[in-house]
Amino acid sequence: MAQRHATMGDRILFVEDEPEMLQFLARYFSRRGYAVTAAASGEEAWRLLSQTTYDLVVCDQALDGISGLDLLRMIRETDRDLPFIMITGAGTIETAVEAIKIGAFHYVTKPFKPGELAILASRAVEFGKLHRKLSRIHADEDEADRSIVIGNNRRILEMMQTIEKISGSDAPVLIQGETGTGKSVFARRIHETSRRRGRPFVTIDCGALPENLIESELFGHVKGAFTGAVRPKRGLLEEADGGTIFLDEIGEMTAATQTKLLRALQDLVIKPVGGNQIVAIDVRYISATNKDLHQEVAAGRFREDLYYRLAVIPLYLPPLRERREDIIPFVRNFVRELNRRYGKRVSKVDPLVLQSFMEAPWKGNIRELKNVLERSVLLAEGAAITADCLSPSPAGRGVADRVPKHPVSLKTAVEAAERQTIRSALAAASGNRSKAAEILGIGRRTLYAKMAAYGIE
Ligand SMILES: Nc1ncnc2c1ncn2[C@@H]1O[C@H](COP(=O)(O)OP(=O)(O)OP(=O)(O)O)[C@@H](O)[C@H]1O
Repeated sequence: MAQRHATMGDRILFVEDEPEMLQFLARYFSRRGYAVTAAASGEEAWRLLSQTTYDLVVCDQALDGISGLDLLRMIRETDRDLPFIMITGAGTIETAVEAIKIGAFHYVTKPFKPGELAILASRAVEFGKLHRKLSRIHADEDEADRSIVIGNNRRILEMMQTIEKISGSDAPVLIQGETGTGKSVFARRIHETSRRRGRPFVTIDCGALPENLIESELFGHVKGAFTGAVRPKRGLLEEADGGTIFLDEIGEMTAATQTKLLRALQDLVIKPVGGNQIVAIDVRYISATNKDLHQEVAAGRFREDLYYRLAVIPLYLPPLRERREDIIPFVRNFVRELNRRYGKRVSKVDPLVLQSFMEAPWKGNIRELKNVLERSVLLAEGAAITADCLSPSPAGRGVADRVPKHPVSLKTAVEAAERQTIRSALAAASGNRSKAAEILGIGRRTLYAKMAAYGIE
């Protein structure tokens, strides 16, 4: 079998208490392009492991003090992916089996040929890299899953049900909603819950590019298609082949590009700018806009046929001021995320600040709330976000101005928040009190009692 060469500089940590053996291994593997570090004991190896990242550990089992098996166990407590090869003495097969059980990549038994260890080492390094990559992908997915807030708003919950229902289909989705309401977040969620998950998710911001560029970005171009097209370029629709294209700000697309896009949707092929050849594409379309696209159609600014093609599943993300019951879940989630990011320990929000959050208009929606919180968490001196943390931010100033100047009691603040939440729930349930009670997670009678107490009709 041909021996694969190490990528220059892959790092191996050798742990061996026989100096001659250690020297020999270090020289042999250095010559093969590895960056080698030698440790004469388990203790030294453990110290080195806390300082540097390695691609492989090759360790003798029979060490005084921390043994090879001990070291492997210690590594596995924090790192599941670092490949580990155990060197065992003759007649110690139980140790080798134990090492594999704990998570060693492989073992070699003394005396061994260095070439044999080199092949194993090369495979172990490749294996470790692949594992690290997979762990990173899973970590990213977990992170993405954790950070999306669904909340209690009826319209959002219904939307989640729709997303679930269409997870097996390729139906085009149009997401409408004001800026900052989470259209991109939900576009990705739709892709991640679809059968195209794991395939490309490609975004194009149709509002950010001039007309001549957007066509070549979307459909690609051939060499010489226009001045400056010195090389052929694959379009984003082709990049998204097998996956999803997310057409953000679709309402900004010009008439000429709309026509081309309609053809791509109908015929499932595209023609790069300046070319004659057509290219078949298999793409799922998700579009988003903060305009009322139906109105754009009525005004003659958006093609009706394209609108119907794109809006097979229309979704609407309500503005934050119409889903105030979700403000607290958002605050909780963002503060947790920001604590992690900035190493802070914010655990409370002053009731007055929370009250102002519950009443603010949030024109920039969730993005604005997130920005206000980012500054507040950064400026918070203790464990609480207070009005002082809001003032320096332009976005926060609007909110800060709403914080009552005179301290009010906790009871007053809680009541104000409760009143506002009940109002929002009733609005979300179109006045239906049973539904509103359900959204709020309280009984109908409790809702009636609270409405009477707060003078809500
Ligand atoms: N449900 C949610 N859970 C967690 N974070 C969210 C949620 N919705 C939106 N956000 C956050 O709010 C910010 C704005 O969201 P996003 O970019 O998806 O909005 P948008 O509607 O696409 O805005 P625009 O129209 O300006 O492009 C982002 O930082 C996003 O992470």
